[in-house]
Amino acid sequence: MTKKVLLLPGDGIGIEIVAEAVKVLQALRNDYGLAVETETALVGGAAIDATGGPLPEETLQLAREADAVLLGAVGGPKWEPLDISIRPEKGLLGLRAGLGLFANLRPALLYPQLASASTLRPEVVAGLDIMIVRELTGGIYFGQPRGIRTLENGERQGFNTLVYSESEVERIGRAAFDIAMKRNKRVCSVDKANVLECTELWREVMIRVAKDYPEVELSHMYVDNAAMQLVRAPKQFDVMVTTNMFGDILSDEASMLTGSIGMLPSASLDADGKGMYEPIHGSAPDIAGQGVANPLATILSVAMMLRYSLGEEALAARIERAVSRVLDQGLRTADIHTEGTTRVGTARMGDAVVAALAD
Ligand SMILES: NC(=O)c1ccc[n+]([C@@H]2O[C@H](COP(=O)([O-])OP(=O)(O)OC[C@H]3O[C@@H](n4cnc5c(N)ncnc54)[C@H](O)[C@@H]3O)[C@@H](O)[C@H]2O)c1
Ligand SMILES: CC(C)[C@H](C(=O)O)[C@@H](O)C(=O)O
Ligand SMILES: [Mg+2]
Repeated sequence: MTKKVLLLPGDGIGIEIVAEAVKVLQALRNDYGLAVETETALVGGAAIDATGGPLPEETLQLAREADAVLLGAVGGPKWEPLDISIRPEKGLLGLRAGLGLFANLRPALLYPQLASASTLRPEVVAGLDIMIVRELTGGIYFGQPRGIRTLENGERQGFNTLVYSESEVERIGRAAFDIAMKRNKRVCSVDKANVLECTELWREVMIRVAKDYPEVELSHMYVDNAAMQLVRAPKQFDVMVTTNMFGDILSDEASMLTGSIGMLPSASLDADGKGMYEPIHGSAPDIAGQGVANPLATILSVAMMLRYSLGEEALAARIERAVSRVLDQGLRTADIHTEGTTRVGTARMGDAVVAALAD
């Protein structure tokens, strides 16, 4: 049966990189028998400009009906003056919450060809393969109360609430342990249990969940140490599971171990494996419109979509092989360019991946 994929290019480089991912999807449809049809809708700043809000009801409805969603990125300076409650980023958060996408998988995998593109020494990152499992629909991103209030003395005070219920921790814990069972059977839960009660409970629940996975080794690390260890000796990690905000920060950090934030894809999944797929980076206003953005994180997100939501493991692997192949050919966008390699723009990189699908 033909599967439906909703495309949400969004803003800035989102438009340029999704265009390259679509080329790959089309090639898989035309030449490799992928039964898929796509539809495009508005989210983020593009939706604000067209409809007045970052997540039109129609977009959410189309996302619910689709088998999978591919998102580019949202946001940009144009919409920063708006109230935070109606900014482009709210569209993305609304999709995650509205679709129940609580498990965000962010694989930090180093393609060996890029060992010298990382800012860390090649021997520190060679062979790196970490899966960051980020809780995505709870924590301080969604906790109530939140806002900016005026105190009696006239001073304004900003406040947000970090909150996790046991069931929220348990389900992301299970997601992480299930993934670890298919990998090297090690889970490191990252928290701040020495200071925050909320993550003291997080740790307690992780220990409880671990009892159902006797083969998996659970360790705990405070987030400040984890940030340091990721740079000191990143290969010590297999699966890292953490809160919404810590996962946001640590995944951007981990992306640089792989050469560039332009290399890191993600899958955001609900309880049934339905998902939204997106690069972890943003709309990159500093390079938007120049045709220089790296489309590989988005193309690799398509691979994750084929694997996790469309049941097409062989085609997912075909995309990943094609990415490796173009790196073998020495093609590099500016963010991963090093001496002796060929610098190419967004479209040429996308075309090269399409051509390499045949290999
Ligand atoms: N998922 C999302 O939609 C998402 C994620 C992060 C940030 N944002 C939004 O994006 C806007 C810009 O945020 P930011 O600048 O903090 O983060 P960013 O990820 O957009 O950019 C950070 C830096 O990385 C570079 N970069 C990012 N993606 C790249 C790519 N594919 N190829 C080459 N270089 C790349 C950018 O040029 C920039 O120098 C903000 O509005 C923010 O809220 C959206
Ligand atoms: C744009 C923003 C809401 C988003 C987040 O913080 O989750 C982004 O940084 C990400 O990593 O997907
Ligand atoms: Mg982020």
